[in-house]
Amino acid sequence: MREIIIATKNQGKVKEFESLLKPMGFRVQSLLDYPLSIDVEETGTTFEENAILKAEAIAKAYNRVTIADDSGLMIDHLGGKPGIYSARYAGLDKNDEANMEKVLEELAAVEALEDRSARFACALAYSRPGQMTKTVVGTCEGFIAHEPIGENGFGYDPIFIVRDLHKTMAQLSKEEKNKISHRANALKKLIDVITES
Ligand SMILES: O=c1[nH]c(=O)c2ncn([C@@H]3O[C@H](COP(=O)(O)OP(=O)(O)OP(=O)(O)O)[C@@H](O)[C@H]3O)c2[nH]1
Ligand SMILES: [Mg+2]
Repeated sequence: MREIIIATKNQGKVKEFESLLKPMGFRVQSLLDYPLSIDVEETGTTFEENAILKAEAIAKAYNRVTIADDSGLMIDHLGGKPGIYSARYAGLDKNDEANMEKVLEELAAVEALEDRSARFACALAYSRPGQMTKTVVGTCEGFIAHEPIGENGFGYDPIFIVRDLHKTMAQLSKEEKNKISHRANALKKLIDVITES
């Protein structure tokens, strides 16, 4: 069975990667299985740069095939913010509730849904020890809701209305989110890259 480390400490991401990759025959581990693992600083200026930093550091440290995910929410009215700062938007403690509240406050004066357009982006970096790292990006288009709706998912899911479904990400089942999410779209591209190599 092919083993892969997902270079993340984000439980929400881990669950999604497990349900996407296990059916394809991968044995998935994450940094949550390595509690003492190194902390890779996200010093890049793009999702891709940060994904590469995380993937290469972990591939080297564990000498294992590694995928890293750097992702976030880009809101048009805010000039693309929170972007690469999505996890730490309202502070370094990475509080999902506080992050959503900050976004809703910043958009409080913007009534019309079409003026609240946004997209999720996910960059994945695939690193094998001693080989060139490969990257892909997936996106998912939508709008920022006026209040949180739904219980599923993580992060900003309760305030992200998926454009083509007219529901928030948090109203979707795990299976539904995994068909249309930025992460699922990026992973589809990555599987093509992996199977070509
Ligand atoms: O509602 C959401 N649904 C998603 O599907 C999603 N994907 C990403 N995000 C947000 O973007 C940050 C990533 O930042 P990020 O890539 O640095 O990850 P992180 O710091 O949480 O963990 P790590 O992978 O770096 O260990 C996350 O924390 C979330 O706030 C999402 N929000
Ligand atoms: Mg991070």
